[in-house]
Amino acid sequence: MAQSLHLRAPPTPARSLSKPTTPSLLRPPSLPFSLPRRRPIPLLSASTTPPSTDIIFDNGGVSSVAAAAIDVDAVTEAELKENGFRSTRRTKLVCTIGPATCKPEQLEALAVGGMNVARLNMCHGDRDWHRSVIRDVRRLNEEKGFAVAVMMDTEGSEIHMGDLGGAPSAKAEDGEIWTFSVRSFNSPLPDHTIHVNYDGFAEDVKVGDELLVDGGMVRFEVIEKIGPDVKCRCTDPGLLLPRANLTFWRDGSLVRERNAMLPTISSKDWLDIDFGIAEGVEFIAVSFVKSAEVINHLKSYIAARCHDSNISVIAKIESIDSLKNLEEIIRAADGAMVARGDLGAQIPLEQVPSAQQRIVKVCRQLNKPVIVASQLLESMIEYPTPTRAEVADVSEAVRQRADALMLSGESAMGQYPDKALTVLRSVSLRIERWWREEKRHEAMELPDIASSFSDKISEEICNSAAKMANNLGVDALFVYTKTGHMASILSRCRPDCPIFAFTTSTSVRRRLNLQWGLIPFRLSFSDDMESNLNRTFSLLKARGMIQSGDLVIALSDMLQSIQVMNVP
Ligand SMILES: Nc1ncnc2c1ncn2[C@@H]1O[C@H](COP(=O)(O)OP(=O)(O)O)[C@@H](O)[C@H]1O
Ligand SMILES: C=C(OP(=O)(O)O)C(=O)O
Ligand SMILES: [K+]
Ligand SMILES: [Mg+2]
Repeated sequence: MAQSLHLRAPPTPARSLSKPTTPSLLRPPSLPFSLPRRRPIPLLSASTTPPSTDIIFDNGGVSSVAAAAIDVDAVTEAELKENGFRSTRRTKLVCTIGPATCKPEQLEALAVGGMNVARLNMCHGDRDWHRSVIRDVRRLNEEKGFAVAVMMDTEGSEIHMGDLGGAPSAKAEDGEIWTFSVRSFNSPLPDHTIHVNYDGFAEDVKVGDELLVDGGMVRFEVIEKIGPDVKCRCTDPGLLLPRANLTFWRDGSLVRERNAMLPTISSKDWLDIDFGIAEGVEFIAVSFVKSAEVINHLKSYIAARCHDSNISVIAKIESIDSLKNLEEIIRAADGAMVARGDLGAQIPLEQVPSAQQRIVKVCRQLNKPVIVASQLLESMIEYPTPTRAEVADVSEAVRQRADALMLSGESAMGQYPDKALTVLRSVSLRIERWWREEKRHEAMELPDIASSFSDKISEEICNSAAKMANNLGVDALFVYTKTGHMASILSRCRPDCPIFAFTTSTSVRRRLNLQWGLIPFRLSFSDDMESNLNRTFSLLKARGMIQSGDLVIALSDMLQSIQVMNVP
């Protein structure tokens, strides 16, 4: 070791530090403009050894196994050899799995292409389908050494249409009269009839209300109520897709009194959550969160059922209430999603960008991973290249240094899932590099978040380490972390160099895969940092991932230590 500096934090006294601690949004009579959320797309049907127990890594979809018998992950190795540490992608990628990507070979193509998290939207597909996707992802991880995490996204109890009696879509023409009904029908549905999932629908709407499908994709006016049936005239024609979201508006405002009474987690969602717990998913994303209460409830439910409580709860910010209670929701949750699809149906579209910026910032300050979701590359559902505007949108999310970007329809049912993922990957890499080269990072003020003196020490170590890493231009930060906490506070600092996070548990490793800049490895390690480092260096050197002379800062959360050294 050419150089070594070792600071050891003092033993930690049991002392507590106090933690530090918005406005409602109105909307105009009708959206000033509306963009379709959905498009008429026909549904589509993309040499390893078992991982050693020694060290397993993942570099965002580029992963493999390293040990005595090292099986080289060609993609990461090539990336590191070609461009050095700094070329690794920091922004994580989430792909919604659907008919276009559910086969094992298609899942593998996504993992190779950079998918860090596979998302299952419980609005679609049945139990057997979800189970088989989860198991295929697990098998892929085991066989190929990936660390792809699984995120289950609840359906929620917002109002939506039924499934169109099996038809892939239906066209609503200008002036046509359609019946929205809470009655159940046999398929095929009667002509011009839509089933609505919410029993109180006919009671709640009033003649004259405006009914928006998917935030304005198609619009109707309520003209008559007959028992359970609501007759509506189409005022903005368009394509109706199965299970599309419905909102209704009165005198220019979203009618949400009744919605507010529906439980955020429906009885169907609880069954899905039980299923997710049984399958050991890493993340549960909760749709239409209104307050911190539901997040706290779900977290205690999970804690009572999984002993090591390894499921992270992600709050989806997609309603007016979630914006109102943003800080408390994010404090309660383990992460958040800027769910711009529904958010854009609840607030005027031109307010979505500032809401996104605010959510990303609050998450960063509170050290919670944040995903920017929906329509990032919407046109790629149909076309092999994105629009310039979409590339600019992706760039903006990367520039805001969100932890992750998400594909929805692009990967679930689009024609070019792999190409869409490639666009996210290459735009992320380019914008991250631009940001580093230009040093565009405004120094974001990061408030103290530690809840104990021991946490406070870890936080100070991470803040200093990140600063030192930037000032010294080190090649990588190494963090040895059992719970992942120290890796996550290091990620919050968004340092210039990548963070190699070593953890003993497979599930922590997979959860860390959602966080900005972390390259999570599983490694069995001890309290002896000298031997941990020597072992890590020789394993990584054998893989060609690091070289003698590389400058590294190593942190450990057991020892609360920080060391600066050259790889011997
Ligand atoms: N498991 C699935 N089975 C079939 N189609 C799916 C599935 N998941 C997603 N999709 C399709 O991809 C589209 C986009 O996904 P997503 O944005 O998650 O859903 P939604 O549009 O319902 O909010 C869905 O509208 C649906 O057509
Ligand atoms: C991600 C979102 O949620 P879902 O796809 O479940 O509607 C969204 O609304 O943007
Ligand atoms: K959902
Ligand atoms: Mg949504």
